[in-house]
Amino acid sequence: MHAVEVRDHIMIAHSFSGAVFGPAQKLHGATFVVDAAFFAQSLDANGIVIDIGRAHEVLKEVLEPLNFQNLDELPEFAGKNTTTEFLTRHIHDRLAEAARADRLGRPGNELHSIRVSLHESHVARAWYEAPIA
Ligand SMILES: Nc1nc2c(c(=O)[nH]1)N=C([C@H](O)[C@H](O)COP(=O)(O)OP(=O)(O)OP(=O)(O)O)CN2
Repeated sequence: MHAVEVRDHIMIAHSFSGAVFGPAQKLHGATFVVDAAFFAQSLDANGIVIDIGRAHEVLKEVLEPLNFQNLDELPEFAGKNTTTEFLTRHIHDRLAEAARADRLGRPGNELHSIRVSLHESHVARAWYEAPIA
């Protein structure tokens, strides 16, 4: 399997519901390093998985509505804990939409899957990986 991975980051604030979270039940900030990996079984005629420049652009576009936001205040996340795991799925699904819309320099149906990893600190990360179809 071939893969291309691009990286960006977001700065957000949020709080969590649930005793399991301890101090993180209070409003706190986080800077997430976001890695998006795009997988294909084979390279195209140009010798690429996807175009790296377009992947960077699409990732930035997907992250823009989250960046510098208090996620507690966004209506689409009302009643949700915007955990690292939750955000990986949120970002994945929007990248998959872009892939299906052929926005990555290659038809989406030639791609296999996307993995989104969020590094919430230097000691912890989470990821979500699923087929694009
Ligand atoms: N599975 C997850 N666990 C936690 C997440 C998460 O996104 N997914 N997030 C947090 C906090 O937002 C923060 O990143 C860490 O807070 P902290 O209080 O330091 O949490 P710890 O579990 O490391 O330590 P405690 O013993 O709960 O204080 C927390 N967990």
